[in-house]
Formats: sequence, C-alpha cells, structure tokens
Amino acid sequence: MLGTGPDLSDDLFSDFDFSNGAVAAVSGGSDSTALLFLLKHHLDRTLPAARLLAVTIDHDLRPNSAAEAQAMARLCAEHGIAHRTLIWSGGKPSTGLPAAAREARYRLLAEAAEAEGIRLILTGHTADDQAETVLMRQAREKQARKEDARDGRGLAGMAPATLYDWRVWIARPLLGTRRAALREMLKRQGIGWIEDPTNVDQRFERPRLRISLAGSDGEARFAQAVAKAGQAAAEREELGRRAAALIGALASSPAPGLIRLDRAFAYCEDNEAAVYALRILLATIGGVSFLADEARCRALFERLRSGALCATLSRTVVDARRTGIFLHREARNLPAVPAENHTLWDGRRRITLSDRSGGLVIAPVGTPVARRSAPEGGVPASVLRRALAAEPALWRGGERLDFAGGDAPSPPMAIVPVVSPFARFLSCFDLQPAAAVAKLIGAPPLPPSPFRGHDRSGAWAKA
Ligand SMILES: Nc1ncnc2c1ncn2[C@@H]1O[C@H](COP(=O)(O)OP(=O)(O)OP(=O)(O)O)[C@@H](O)[C@H]1O
Repeated sequence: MLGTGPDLSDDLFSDFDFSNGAVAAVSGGSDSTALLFLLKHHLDRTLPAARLLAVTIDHDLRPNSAAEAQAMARLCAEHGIAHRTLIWSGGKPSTGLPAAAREARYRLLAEAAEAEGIRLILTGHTADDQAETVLMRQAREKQARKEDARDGRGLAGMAPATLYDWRVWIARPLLGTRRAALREMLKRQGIGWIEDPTNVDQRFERPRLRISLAGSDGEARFAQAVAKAGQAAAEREELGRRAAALIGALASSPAPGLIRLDRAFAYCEDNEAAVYALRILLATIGGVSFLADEARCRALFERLRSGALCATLSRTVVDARRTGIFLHREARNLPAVPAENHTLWDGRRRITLSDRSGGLVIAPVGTPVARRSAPEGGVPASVLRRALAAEPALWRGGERLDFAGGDAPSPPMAIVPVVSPFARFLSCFDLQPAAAVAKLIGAPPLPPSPFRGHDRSGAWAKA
C-alpha cells in the first residue's frame, strides 16, 4: 500500500470510468512509475476487480532499452501487476525520429489495450511536462515572429484526455501534479525508477528548459505557463463550441465529399468562429491532419462576402455561388493504392473490404464515371460531379467495381468518412467541433467519455 493517503489517488482517479479496465503506460521513469502505483492503490481500494495492465514500449533506440523494460516487468511482477513489453521493431527513420517514436508508441499502446478489450490508456505526464510544453510552444511562436498569430490552440498544452484513432482514450491524470511530489512519494515507498539519459541531454530543447526552470525565477515561470495553458484551453473549447454551432446551423452535406455552407455563413457576425469552422471543414474535405492555415482562411472568409469565387486551400476547392458555398476535394493528387482492408484512403475515407482478391486498386471514381450521376436538389450539377469524382472506388484493371455514389449492387467495400484533422489525435478541447463535423459527414459518433458521471473538461456534456 502506498502511504499517499486516500486523498491524492482519489483526487486523481475518482472521475474515471475503470469498468473496462485501464492500461498504464510505464516507461520506467519516475512519473509513470508513480502513476502506476497510485492507480494500483486506487483500484485495490475502490474497484479490485478492474483490470490493470502496465505496458512498456521498448523503442529499441538505446542499448539499455530492453533491460529497462525487463526491470519494469520485474517491478510489476513483485507487486502483482500484469505487465507487457512491446517492441518497436523494424526500420527507424533518419529524420523526425521523436515524432515517429511517439506515433509508434501510441499505436502499440492502443494495440495492447484493444487486445485486452480496454479502451483507456493513462500516461504519466505531469504539471512540469505541461509547463515545459507551453513554454516551448510560446518560444517557437515568438521565434516565428508571428505577430498576428491568433492561433493560440497549441498554448492549451496537453489535454487531460485525447481520443486516439477515434477509438481509445489517452488520459493524463497527473497533469496537475508536480514531478517532485511524485518522486518524494516513490522515495518514501522505496520504489526506484529509471533516469532516461535523454531527459538530461542538453542537446535537446526540453532538458535545457528544465534546467532553466530550476533557476530563481523558475517557479514564477512555471505558474505563468500553467495559468496560460488553462486560459488557452478554455478559449479553445469556447471557440470550438461556437464553430460547432455554426456548422450545425449552416452546413449540410448533400453528397459524399461535398459540404454546402449556407450563404449566410459569409455574413455571420462571429468571424472568429466562422474562420475556425472553415479551417476545420477544409481540412476535413481535403483529408489533411492539420487545420487549414489560419491567415489564409481569414482572407478567404473576407473574400466570401464579396460574392462568387473559386479558390483552393488545404486540398479543398471552395466554390462560392449564389446558391451556396460548396467545398469538395480538389482533383489533384488523389491516390491509387493496392486495395487493403482498413486502409485510410486519401486521409479521409476508412475502407473495409469484403472482396480480398488480388489485383484490386482503390482509386478515385474519376470524372468520366462520375459524370453519369444525376444532380441532386439545389446543388449545381458540375459541383456534384466534381465532388463524386474524387470519391474512392474499387478498380480491377480498367474496370470500376464500386462507386461511392451508390449505383453498384452489393458493394465489395464499405467506405466510412473520417474527420481528418481529428482522426488520429482528438484533444478533449476539440470535442464539440469534432462531433459536429462527424454528424455532418456521416462519420461514426465519438465513443463514450472516459470520465463517468460528470463532464470534467466541460465539453462532453454538450458534444
Ligand atoms: N517507452 C514508453 N513505454 C510506455 N509508456 C511511455 C514510454 N515513454 C513514455 N511513455 C508514457 O508517456 C509519458 C510521458 O513520456 P515522457 O517521455 O515525457 O516521460 P519519460 O521521461 O519517458 O518517463 P516518465 O514520464 O515516466 O518520467 C510517460 O509518463 C509514460 O506514461
């Protein structure tokens, strides 16, 4: 038993729904080790039947990584905690290694969770990590001299919960807890941890910042950064709520791959929310994982007021006419890829195949085929054709086997739209616009919140 008293672990975990168990992501560092033991303490007292699985990812990047994972496995065995190590095997990229390692880590953690029917992963990110993240982002913004950068989304820092791949929640219950307090607690309990040498390697930005935060003004800078994160998170949620309301009121999807915005959208008074909605919708139609550029969307929004226009941004054609503002995928760079089950096609369509025979290709419907479809009420025929031409179809040789427009009997593949900018990582700050866009384009609804009873982030209740 940990001598932390009931208060700390209850404060940290009482909001969570652990009925389907939890994965604790443990690197072996102090924070995740503390997370694991606090969580075990909480579950032992409140829900002893709940499954707890500790998972360590061996990135196979340092010579000691396998031994460190084994040490974690031994520690877990000593305390009766189920543990798995998963290795990031295969080639590693020569550039962008941290991002690739992060991507692999979350993929493997999600696989480990799902293999056990668990939909909740907890990580050991602390208040110190949060402050460091915000300070690094602030420094980057300053460096980029973005004087008119009004996009403070990143300054919200890490979210208390993030939906991974629209299926598994990653929650960070220690975001309000200091690293020093966790280390104290571990020391009191005689539980050791591993010091990752990269955490003190001054070639990296985060360790340099950590050292500077240990200076005399460190605590004041920490407090400012945490306050900034809280304020930016609240603003981001609020803006998301207003953008979701605009999308709900003024956007429709008359055909797959086509969004129509009412002309009133261009004249709505809440410019900020309209620009934010545009950024989200353009990324969704374009199949892009990041929001459309803010300054360019702002300029586009201004131009929408002056009448008809046709522009391309974020791989999306914005075709503003008297009858509405139409958004569809531009015809360029549409992929033609060998047909595999569960492919994410063009960043915007999840494909499930029932016909697995070889030689099949997923490629756009294309103009000559799409031209046959009949126009639907209120949508200019040319716009409808262009949107449908960019939808995926199954091809063998030169022959099309399926068509998203729906004129093929018993299609051999199912096509599910995804909300591209939020498909991989959806921060709980963005739940409302994500839910609004999912509803608009027919994507699957969001899975239930990892928090029970009430709405910790202020967003689920309304999402
Ligand atoms: N190799 C890993 N295996 C499992 N989980 C990991 C791994 N690396 C990081 N994590 C998770 O992500 C969180 C943040 O990672 P980060 O790299 O900041 O921490 P760390 O320095 O590796 O360790 P810690 O946070 O435990 O002190 C960790 O607390 C842990 O929950």
